[in-house]
Amino acid sequence: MNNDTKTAIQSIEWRDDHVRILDQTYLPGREVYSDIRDVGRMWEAIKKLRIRGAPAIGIAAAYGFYLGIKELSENSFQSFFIEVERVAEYLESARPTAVNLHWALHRLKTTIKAHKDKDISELKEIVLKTAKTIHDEDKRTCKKIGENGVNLITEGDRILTHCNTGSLATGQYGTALSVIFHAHEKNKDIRVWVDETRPLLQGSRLTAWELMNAEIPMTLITDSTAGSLMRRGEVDKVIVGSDHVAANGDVANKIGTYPLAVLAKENKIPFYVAVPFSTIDMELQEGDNIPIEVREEDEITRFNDSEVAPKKAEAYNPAFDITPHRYVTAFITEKGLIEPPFDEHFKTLVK
Ligand SMILES: CSC[C@H]1O[C@H](OP(=O)(O)O)[C@H](O)[C@@H]1O
Repeated sequence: MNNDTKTAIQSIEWRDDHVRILDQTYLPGREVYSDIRDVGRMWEAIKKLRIRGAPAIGIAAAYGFYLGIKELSENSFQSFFIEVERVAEYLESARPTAVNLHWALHRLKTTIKAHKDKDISELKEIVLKTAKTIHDEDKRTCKKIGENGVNLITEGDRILTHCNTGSLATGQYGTALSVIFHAHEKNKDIRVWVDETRPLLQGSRLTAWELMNAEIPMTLITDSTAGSLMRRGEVDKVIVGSDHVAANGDVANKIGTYPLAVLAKENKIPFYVAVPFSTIDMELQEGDNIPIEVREEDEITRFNDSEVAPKKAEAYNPAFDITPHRYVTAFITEKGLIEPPFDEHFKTLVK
């Protein structure tokens, strides 16, 4: 797929000495770019979903980690590494579910330890270089996910997707949306049902924006419409992303994914999860052990500064749910399609 403007959206990029993000809280109405020069601003950007989506969060955390250590003045490795751990812990506190944030920080700390004989200024440059590598790797991975998934798509497919898994959520192309971009590129005449994805509307605000930019036919629906479309035979495939996959194939993804998976199975519709292989956490045996982020109640009770519920109404706002692996038809990864039994097949693919 060529790197044309339709998929060349950069949600995040390193600019000389700082990070520039496309602040997704302003989309689709305004394209607002912010320059982030310190780890505190990056923590806030991740927490407030100015930059969001599991892979993009990992990339943002990697750059944020460099911003957090570049001014450290420790002159011994031991005291430097104590501060490094503190910066990593701070960034990890921004959002708990996306495994990419955690493995990116783990990779950077491991890299520092592997070069402990170097002087501190060299270590800092190695961290920046590694952050850029994580970013570039993600672009290649997401392109490959699209290439590996496109043959699942048949002429005229009506594909339902949830939340936003496009270039905005990754280094570029996306995961589930990468499959859709690639299928469109191959003129497969697809149409996309876009779940609005309450409460923060990543579907209506972000996925609709990306698909319309790419001139891919789409129809926006409320989350509660998906089931009846499936029952009426108007959905051919469901493709979603994921923030964390357990070693048995259980999937953590945006809240509302589990009911889609159950409805897909009930209506005999293939349900695919498109992820970088690094999202699969072989250290965590099953989905119920994945930490689920619970966000502020006012994301449900208010929207655009207006009340959509009575004052003081109690609300419960989990950002993710768990889909048991029995509802997943296959995973689409940069290593290829992975079918059940997932635990066994994951083990054969781990490096
Ligand atoms: C390509 S991963 C996208 C993944 O992240 C989203 O969560 P959030 O918008 O809260 O960062 C959602 O779970 C998507 O599937």
